[in-house]
Amino acid sequence: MTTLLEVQALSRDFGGVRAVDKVDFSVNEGEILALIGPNGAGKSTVLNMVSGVIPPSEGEIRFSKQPLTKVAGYDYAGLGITRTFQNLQTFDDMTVLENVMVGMHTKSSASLFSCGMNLGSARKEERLMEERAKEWLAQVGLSQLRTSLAGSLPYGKLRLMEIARAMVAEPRLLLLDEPAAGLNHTETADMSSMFQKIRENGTAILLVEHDMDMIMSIADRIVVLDQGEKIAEGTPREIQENPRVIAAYLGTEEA
Ligand SMILES: Nc1ncnc2c1ncn2[C@@H]1O[C@H](COP(=O)(O)OP(=O)(O)OP(=O)(O)O)[C@@H](O)[C@H]1O
Repeated sequence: MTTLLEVQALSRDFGGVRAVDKVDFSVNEGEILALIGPNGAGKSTVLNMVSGVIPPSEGEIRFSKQPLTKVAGYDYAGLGITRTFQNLQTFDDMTVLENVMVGMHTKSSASLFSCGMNLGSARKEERLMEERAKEWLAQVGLSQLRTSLAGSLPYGKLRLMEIARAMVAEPRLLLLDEPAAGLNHTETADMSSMFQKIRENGTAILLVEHDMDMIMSIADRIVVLDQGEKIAEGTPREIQENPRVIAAYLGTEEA
């Protein structure tokens, strides 16, 4: 099994508050790793550090053995890491297709000059990008809506659009922050099957989610955080039976 992402002694302070405290875990190629824990456990903060949104206070993050923490302004999508956000990040006045194509800008090699002059290479690349975006819209079941304005789409469809946008960059690692939030039971089940397809196609997934049905059905392994610390790691079955995990959840309203 090849390690894709490795996180070591990762910590993050906000003022005097230690939101994440010396957390270690790794994601292997082609696996779905779920990061779970009660509200405020530090899950989003970990995801934000792994995707370069905020720097760690301490610790190491390595992707394909390359340290990420030492490089400022890293091209994460170009490297092979893309993400979705807990709060939707969509462009309401753009079409669904245009929203998805935004995810491909790092894959474009046409120079700014040729894009500006609309020269042949840029046009060809634009066509290829559009084809790939259409393929991903078909994968998530949004082909019919590609010319609609994103602002007119219901919430569940926007969540799918975000996943298509993260996938057109052909990432090796997809980071998902609560993708099932606000979805109904059928939408959540459809999304779970899509994540399994994405994994089968070779993209690993690091998933932060509260929906236990989704986690238990698709995660290969689970890491549990509580108050910034890792309290458990194991298979879905091991985690369900872990007394420390049960106690952490029983202390919250999510139990
Ligand atoms: N930008 C920030 N400034 C100050 N404190 C923050 C900031 N971001 C997060 N925190 C604090 O860090 C801790 C961990 O927050 P985080 O959002 O990572 O938790 P979480 O596990 O993702 O929670 P939830 O499941 O509710 O989304 C919380 O105490 C939170 O208040």
